[in-house]
Amino acid sequence: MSGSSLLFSSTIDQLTSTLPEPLRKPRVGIVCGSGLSTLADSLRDVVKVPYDDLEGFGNSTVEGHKSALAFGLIGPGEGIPVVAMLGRFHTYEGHKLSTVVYPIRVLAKLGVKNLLVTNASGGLNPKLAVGTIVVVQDHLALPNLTGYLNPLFGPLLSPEYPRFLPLSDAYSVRLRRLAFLAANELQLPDDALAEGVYAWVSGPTYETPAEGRFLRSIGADVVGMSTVPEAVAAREEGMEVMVLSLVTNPVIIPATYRSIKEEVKAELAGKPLDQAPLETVSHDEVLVVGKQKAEVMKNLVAKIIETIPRD
Ligand SMILES: O=P(O)(O)O[C@@H]1C[C@H](O)[C@@H](CO)O1
Ligand code: HPA
Repeated sequence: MSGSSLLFSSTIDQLTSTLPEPLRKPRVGIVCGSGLSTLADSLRDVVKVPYDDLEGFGNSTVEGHKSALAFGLIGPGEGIPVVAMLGRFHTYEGHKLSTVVYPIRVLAKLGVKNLLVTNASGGLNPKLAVGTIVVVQDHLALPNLTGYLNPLFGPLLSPEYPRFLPLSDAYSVRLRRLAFLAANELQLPDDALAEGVYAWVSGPTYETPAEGRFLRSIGADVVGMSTVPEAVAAREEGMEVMVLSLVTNPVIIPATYRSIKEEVKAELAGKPLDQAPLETVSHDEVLVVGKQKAEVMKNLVAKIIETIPRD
């Protein structure tokens, strides 16, 4: 057995020996994005396992991310067994990509077939108001394309995996349909849910105006610092993936730059120009919007899970 297979089986053994019977085989996995750990509040009979107790897991160091797996049941009757990652790992924290996607591979080995990933993102498309939930239809992964940060670099973890994973169907049409049907059932307003392309950047810096303009010009609607590695690993593991991206702030892309040259000239001519400073984004702002939308996100995720057909 290879080192990684040994690690996986040790983590799986740890989990299966801790969990009561109905929770051992979760059917759906949820990844909670920044400020969205309350998504797991709709779970009952919850068993939480701190990442600290699990071999191979890192710890999330980002505010708004906890560090535990929450196993529980969702929905009426006997309920659907699910597992939520309360906190994820980002490469900008210093985690290796293999660590970032390790929990996803563990979820797959526990039997998870459907993965619902959530994140906080910056809006690039001006039509997307803060608070909109974007059902991701595709991604742009600059770190993958440029060669440094593809989670599938290296020897195949299993001979059954394809060496060249196609990603034209990365985001499940079936699950995306369920998201819009669930929104309809919950009577969410039409503009609560939109569709779009997520650009993955490594972070931790937020985008400069030029970077925001570039990402918009190449077709991205929202930008964030997570999700894509998880989605790619989940696809390699054969899971169906859906991503709900909560727009927490606009990415500021001014039509023109403030000209300091013109300002100085005007000042010297005795006619100072009144220029508003550029707005900036902060993680606090991201967390505030996550909190404001936590209830809607939670209800939406629960409704989607309840409507996923049993295989
Ligand atoms: O984990 P997610 O993608 O939800 O978190 C976003 C991206 C950065 O980690 C952070 C920036 O505010 O929020
Ligand atoms: N840029 C990148 N990632 C983000 C942003 C952003 O503006 N907001 C939340 N996550």
